[in-house]
Amino acid sequence: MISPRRGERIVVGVDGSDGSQASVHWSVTEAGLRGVGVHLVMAWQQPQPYGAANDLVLGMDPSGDTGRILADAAEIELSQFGAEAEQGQRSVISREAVEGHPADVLVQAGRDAAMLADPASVGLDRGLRAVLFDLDGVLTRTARVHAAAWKEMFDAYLRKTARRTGTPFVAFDAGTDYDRYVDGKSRDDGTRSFLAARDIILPEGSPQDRAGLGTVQGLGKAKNEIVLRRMREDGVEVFEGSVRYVQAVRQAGLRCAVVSSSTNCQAVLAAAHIEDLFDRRIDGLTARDEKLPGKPAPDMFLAAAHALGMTPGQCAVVEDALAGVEAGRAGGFGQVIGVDRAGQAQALLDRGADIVVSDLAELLAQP
Ligand SMILES: O=P(O)(O)OC[C@H]1O[C@@H](O)[C@H](O)[C@@H](O)[C@@H]1O
Repeated sequence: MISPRRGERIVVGVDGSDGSQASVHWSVTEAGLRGVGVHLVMAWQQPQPYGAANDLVLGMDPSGDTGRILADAAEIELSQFGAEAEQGQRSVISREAVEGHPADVLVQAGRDAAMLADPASVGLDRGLRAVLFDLDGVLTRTARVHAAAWKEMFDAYLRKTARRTGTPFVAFDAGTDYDRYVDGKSRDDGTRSFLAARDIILPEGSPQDRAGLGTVQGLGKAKNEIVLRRMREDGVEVFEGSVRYVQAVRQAGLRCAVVSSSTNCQAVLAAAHIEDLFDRRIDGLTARDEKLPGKPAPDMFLAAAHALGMTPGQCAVVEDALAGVEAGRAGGFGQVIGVDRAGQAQALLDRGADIVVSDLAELLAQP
């Protein structure tokens, strides 16, 4: 068998699971389209009971098992590859068993590859094919801009109400009130949810209401003017570890979508220069147009999975908001990753995150 040259191959990690076979299958198809080869890599390690020397381990043959698993993985695909080859595609499958830690082995094998197709190389379960990223607080440092804008708007409203009714003014807390009632939700849901927590019911009003009028729409409009002003004045910053992570996810052969409740999502992506990293965008405007219920309902994430041609089980959800991880759990997604930016790791786990990191780069084999 001819071995594909390093820069002309997709490297895929194999571990004998159904998920890894799905990665192999996808890689063969992708390689056919790109006209490059596929290189299957499986790492093995000598089991090393405490205190035992390598050659004293009995009854196990990790190297031999590895070779067999690799041969099976290649065999399953070779039948399909054979059919494609007949149609004029030039893919070649090679394979290699390497002793060492799986992450190190793959990173090494993936050097100079056209693509490293292995969800495990980016800390994801094998079998996942796409990642759905929240925006504010996950990719960009804009959750705190939203939190400050909500505070400015609600405090102005609450102060005025306190003066008018002769009751004490209790400020909006940009930490707890934001996380609990507003973060991750659509603007209207966030407004209603915080007001309800203070037993305040306001009329809905209409999109034509002036900013600051005592309606859900009027207050939301005032908050949006503040957010836009702050972003204009201060710019939009990314989380560098997140950008690196999205790039690695793409390099690992997974597709990416951004799923944000914000109606300003497109503008924020553009200001941060990260629009091109995503295959699909489902945002506050999509939700409005397609009448999708907002987070914590799973519908926006489900729409993103559908747009990418994936089942929920093939997608990971990455979220910093409590409402967001709840949506990921409710939708039955393959993996829910919480990003803790506000010291609420336990709350993210309680609401449905499978794992919590404080920076997405922690998921990379070499952060
Ligand atoms: O008001 P926008 O830009 O449509 O955003 C709505 C919401 O979008 C979410 O992404 C943020 O977590 C919330 O804080 C924000 O309020």
